[in-house]
Amino acid sequence: MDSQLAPSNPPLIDFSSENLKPGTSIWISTSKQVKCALENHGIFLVTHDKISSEVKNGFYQAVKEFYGLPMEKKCQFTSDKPYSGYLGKAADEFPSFETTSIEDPTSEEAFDGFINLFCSSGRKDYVSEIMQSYSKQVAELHEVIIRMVFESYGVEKYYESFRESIAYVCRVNKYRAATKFTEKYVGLVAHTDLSFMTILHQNQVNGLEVRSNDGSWIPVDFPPSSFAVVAGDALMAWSNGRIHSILHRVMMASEEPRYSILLFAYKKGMVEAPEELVDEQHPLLFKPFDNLDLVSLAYAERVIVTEDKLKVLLALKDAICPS
Ligand SMILES: O=C(O)CCC(=O)C(=O)O
Ligand SMILES: [Fe+2]
Repeated sequence: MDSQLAPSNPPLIDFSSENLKPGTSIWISTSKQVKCALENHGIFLVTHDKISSEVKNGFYQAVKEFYGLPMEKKCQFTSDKPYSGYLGKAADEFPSFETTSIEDPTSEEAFDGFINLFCSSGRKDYVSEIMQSYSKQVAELHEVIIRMVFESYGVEKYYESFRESIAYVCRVNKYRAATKFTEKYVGLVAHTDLSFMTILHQNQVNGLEVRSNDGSWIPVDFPPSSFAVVAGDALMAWSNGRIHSILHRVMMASEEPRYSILLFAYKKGMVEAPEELVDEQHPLLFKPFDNLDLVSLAYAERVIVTEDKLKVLLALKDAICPS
């Protein structure tokens, strides 16, 4: 049974048991909850207390220090990928929303360029270890959940090669505090993620909202030590529409700034539904596409669409480079 926080809050699934190992009864029952939550809600919350407070707090401390830098310094954190580096609004000295993406965050030197901008040399190794450790542990959580999804659809034989082709991207977001003048403002406009799956953690400040099937917006209430697992467009395509990517946005009402840390799992190369998930009742919904190419296209073309982003992008891709 899913344990619910409030009638409309996303289901909360417990991942903290030491006995959660493939093949055990707890693994099988948790997998059922995962599949059910993804198919019915496109999002669920996870209690997962294995990542220490030192690691989580250390990560947030680093993010706060980075965002406290002057704009011209933050803008020095760049990448050759359009979706990576500091993506704050350079034109605006005090943007409401700032975001920074770091590629391949589980690798040794992933955070060096980010950390070098604000950290004294004596602390660098420690901060780098904290950020990498967080990313590795959340990547492991991704892999457990993705394995459960593959097993639940009876296509576990494809899991290992899929796992090897995951590209992780870490994103850290800052939302300026609401003031008594702005009260509640849109921190991040409604969108779906192009990832296969996204795992999100926030500081204690709420703000994430998801759109329910009846069109209303539901604020997500995060219990302490919880993460949100969000179904992305690539999972929608892979599952041949059995799972829908969830529309979400951030509304800021807090007088404290909000920080969030996200780990996006993309698929390197082509995303396509396994043949086992395509039949007469379930005709193929999406042509195979390159997940990261589509992310680049979305940024390069500044595609800001709310509904059916995946379809819009695939149509745009066909229009730009007919195959
Ligand atoms: O900060 C959040 O809670 C959500 C951020 C988000 O949806 C995104 O960066 O794609
Ligand atoms: Fe998102």
